Amino acid sequence: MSDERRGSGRSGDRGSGGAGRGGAGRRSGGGDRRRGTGGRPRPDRVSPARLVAFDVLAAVRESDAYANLLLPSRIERARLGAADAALATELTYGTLRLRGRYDAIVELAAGRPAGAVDPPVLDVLRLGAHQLLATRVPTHAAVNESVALARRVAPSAAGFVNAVLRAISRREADDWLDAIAERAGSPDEALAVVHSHPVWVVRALRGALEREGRADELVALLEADNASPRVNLAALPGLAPAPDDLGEPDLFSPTGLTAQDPLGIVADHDGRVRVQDEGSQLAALALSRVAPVRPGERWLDACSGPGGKTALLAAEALAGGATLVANEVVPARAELVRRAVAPVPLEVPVHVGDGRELDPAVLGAEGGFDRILLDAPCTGLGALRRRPEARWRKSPTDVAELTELQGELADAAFAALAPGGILAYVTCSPHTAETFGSLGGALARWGDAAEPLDTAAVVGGVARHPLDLAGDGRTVQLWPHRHGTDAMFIALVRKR
Ligand SMILES: C[S@@+](CC[C@H](N)C(=O)[O-])C[C@H]1O[C@@H](n2cnc3c(N)ncnc32)[C@H](O)[C@@H]1O
Repeated sequence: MSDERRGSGRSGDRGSGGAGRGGAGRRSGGGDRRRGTGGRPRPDRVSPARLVAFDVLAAVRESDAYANLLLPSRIERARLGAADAALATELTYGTLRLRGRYDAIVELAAGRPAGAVDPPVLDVLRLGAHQLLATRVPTHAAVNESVALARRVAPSAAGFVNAVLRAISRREADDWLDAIAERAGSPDEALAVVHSHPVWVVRALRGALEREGRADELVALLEADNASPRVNLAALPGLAPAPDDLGEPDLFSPTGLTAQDPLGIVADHDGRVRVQDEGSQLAALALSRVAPVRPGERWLDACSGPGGKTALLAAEALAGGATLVANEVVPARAELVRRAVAPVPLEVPVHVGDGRELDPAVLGAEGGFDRILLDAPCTGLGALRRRPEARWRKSPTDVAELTELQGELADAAFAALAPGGILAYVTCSPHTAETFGSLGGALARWGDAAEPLDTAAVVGGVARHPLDLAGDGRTVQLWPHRHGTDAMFIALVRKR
């Protein structure tokens, strides 16, 4: 079988190694000892980690919950220890990410379309398939616990679950990948089922890579989307210890690092060390470091919630003597921005308003802003590894709606710049409609008033090591598989 498919199997294994290695059997034993059964698993017992995972899958399915927000509270409520929490996380995220692959496998094993299986039963099967094909959970534990789970949530389907999972367990993961690829209607559909992305997303990602002449990186990108991202930190410059003093400095971001106990470090630094993707840091720093800061400069973060980049900009503004205002349309997200900037000893007013109606005078910058960050609302196709269910919730219709909004926000931000001011247009999507499409449309409208800057030179100057970038330098596209960051798109434009 092709390397790409074997590779995808390995990426599942990589993600699951930590959780799976502890062994569900061992964890079950611990649970059984607590229950005084002498370590022998009861046939109807479901481990707390699997119950938590199923619970989150059900909430994602039934009420559009976000797994990354819900899971921590469910883990806490179930009082899971570290090993069980790791297992619950792996089962939840892995199952959500690889849902498309598992549905195709279940269809073959069950001999019926996934859509014809009751949704809770399908979730049990997806969870079971993930344990069988992408973790080190022993086959008997994966099957028995799944059947026990089915008895709880859909008793009449327990026999069906048993039969389907036993069928799945009889073939290796690579054999299943061959089988679902062979059944696909086209090469794109084969990539989509094997790597568990919707077909339209596969095509959009290929389009973005083709623009760079790097279409051959598509499989690496799809695999990177299915791997768990590292927890990356930002140490606010001037307010927190330097990255080298806290852990392993990031390869590119001068404010970024990774560490053995990232959350412990965050807890110890009162909001001055934050969890933040390395690409997001580079996007904020591209604007704050595009030119030396003149004291008194006025900066705006136009779409700021939840405030990750605002906090970094605030630290940079403080160091350079600039002022910073934040804007956000969703009141609850504006509140998150207030919390994000609170540790920075700089007054950052956070306005709740539509970024399409920016009025510099109302925002305290008569005459316009000197620097504006427009981190535009987007499909988020560049952060799929971080938001496991997101790929199944988006559709091409979202792209059309968002590009219209992006164009309007870009026009309003450009109008709010002072002469000579600089706009950073940023998306966490590499979809060419949201990057070159939205930006290109705006540049055409702005005509000679806009001067695209050498963004690659700016980001290259900020980065600690050289970045492998494609294109003419006016824009920067970062990639999970190439840079280890979210797929952030950054373009700097000066108003003449
Ligand atoms: C990509 S996020 C920004 C992320 C942020 N820069 C950070 O690093 O934490 C885009 C934000 O734009 C907000 N938004 C969407 N439509 C908007 C509008 N019309 N005006 C202002 N903000 C908007 C969303 O609520 C969301 O919080």
